[in-house]
Amino acid sequence: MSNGWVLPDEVLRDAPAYTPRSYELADLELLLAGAYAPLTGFLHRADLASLARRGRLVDGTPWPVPVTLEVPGDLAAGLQLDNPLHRALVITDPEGAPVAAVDVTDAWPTRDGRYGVGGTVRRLGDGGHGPFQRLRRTPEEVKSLLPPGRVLGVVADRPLHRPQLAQIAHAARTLAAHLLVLIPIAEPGPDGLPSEVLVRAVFAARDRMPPATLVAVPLTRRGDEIRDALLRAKVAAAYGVTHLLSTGEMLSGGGPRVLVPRELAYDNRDGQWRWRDDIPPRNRRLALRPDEINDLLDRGFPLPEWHTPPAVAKELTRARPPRRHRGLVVFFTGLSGSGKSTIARGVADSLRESGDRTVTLLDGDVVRRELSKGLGFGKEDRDTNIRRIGWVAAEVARHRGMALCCPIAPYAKARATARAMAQTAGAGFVLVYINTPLAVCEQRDRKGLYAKARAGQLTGMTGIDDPYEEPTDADLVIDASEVSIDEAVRAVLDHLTETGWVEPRLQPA
Ligand SMILES: Nc1ncnc2c1ncn2[C@@H]1O[C@H](COP(=O)(O)OS(=O)(=O)O)[C@@H](OP(=O)(O)O)[C@H]1O
Ligand SMILES: Nc1ncnc2c1ncn2[C@@H]1O[C@H](COP(=O)(O)OP(=O)(O)O)[C@@H](O)[C@H]1O
Repeated sequence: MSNGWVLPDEVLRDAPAYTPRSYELADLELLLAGAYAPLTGFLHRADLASLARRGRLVDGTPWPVPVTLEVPGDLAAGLQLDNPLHRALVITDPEGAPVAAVDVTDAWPTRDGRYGVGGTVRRLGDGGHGPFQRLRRTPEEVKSLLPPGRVLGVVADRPLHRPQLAQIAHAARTLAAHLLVLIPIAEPGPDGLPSEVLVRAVFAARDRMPPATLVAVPLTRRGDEIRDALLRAKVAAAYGVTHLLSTGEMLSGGGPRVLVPRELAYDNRDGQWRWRDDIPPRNRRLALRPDEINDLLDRGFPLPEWHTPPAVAKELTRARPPRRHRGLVVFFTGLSGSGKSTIARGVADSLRESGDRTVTLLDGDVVRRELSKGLGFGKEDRDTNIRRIGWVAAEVARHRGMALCCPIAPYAKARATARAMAQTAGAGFVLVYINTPLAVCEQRDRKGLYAKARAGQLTGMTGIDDPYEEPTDADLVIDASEVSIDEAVRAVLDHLTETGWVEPRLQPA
């Protein structure tokens, strides 16, 4: 692929515009920056087939992952692939501002009426926005800043605590290398840490690092550890890394040499971090695992100084305050008439009495009137409804409020999206499945909908002729045919108290 194409402004003005999904935009940014070199655009079918078969592009270049762009079918249908003046696609960011153009030279149907498109990309506009712009340097810029000689790369997808900092210092010293820290910022980290917090936490450890250059890179994970590691190695190499410090798989193949560090432990005799087997067990403290660190933060305990530099601890504590001070989404799901609204109302009343947190009740009927007016009960509309509820709830929780939602939410994927939105907002998410049997809901039939559905006067009724995917990830399950309303409300409050989201004293006697 060559990157030298030029299109007159009129062509771009008339070209269709499209805002891709966030991971596609992240790939686009890496392509435009030259961090995916030698790739200069989204891959064609032939390259994708070759990649699936032998891990190489058609021209033999090893490449670990598909780099693809999907667009709606009608948009693809409007492109004339054999006419350079009628095959440009303008890529816009989520606010609608153009960021790039794709010279689409291949298009093929994928699924759900969508099309894959391949072709060279070119930057448009001023190169984007978002936090930490200054840190989003291109490989060329970074390489011009690096001193000659070896470059030790570290992909910091988690904050750096003392054990990691000791490993880095040891490797940099041994190799006599300059340090380049790549901070992935396209998505929350593996433990859900928002990327801006990650950047701040990594910077907070800077004075504990050897001389270093720090770069923010819109790297995403594809979910395949080895391929992800290979892609990171490729991107790191594009930034000038000669040796990559890995915490994952040992990798071979082109690119930088990968170093797998030894596990260090804290030696309480002299306060040093050294190879764990060199320390007698009684003097040894192992590094905390990410879940242990999160647990300390959730319960409001300080991160111990032997493990975490205070400046890093400060950032993490600020980003992850104790659960009782954090926003929370309590998401009830279950069949119509199962008791979601009744129980949620009881929980909301009790929390309001305590007055410690603001409470927003996103009740089904109110939501369908105010937020989702006009939506029906087909899968797409239900998913849209849940997405809207999840979005509003996440915003409430972002500002440390509590949102209680009680839609049917019959589809697991939509519920997972709501969970992800809350977590991305730095809030908690508790899924409460009210699994009252259908027979009981039907017997209650407060709105007469079940009777209508049985009589064939209403189609698409959840539980009758429309699906309800039972949650496998519920944090709490309540069968409201087995317990009273008060007991159900109490069960939710007890769960919130036990898991630290609500202070014990906040419950009514
Ligand atoms: N076809 C069909 N299926 C299920 N429910 C129906 C349907 N048509 C209308 N209703 C009434 O709408 C309420 C459910 O709306 P939700 O917004 O909770 O549904 S969803 O989450 O978007 O699936 C639900 O109210 P609740 O009983 O409060 O759950 C129903 O009374
Ligand atoms: N243990 C219980 N928990 C919740 N609701 C109950 C219970 N027992 C009886 N009910 C009644 O069942 C109905 C549940 O309706 P609602 O809360 O609107 O359900 P949903 O929001 O799931 O559609 C209400 O009329 C409520 O009074």
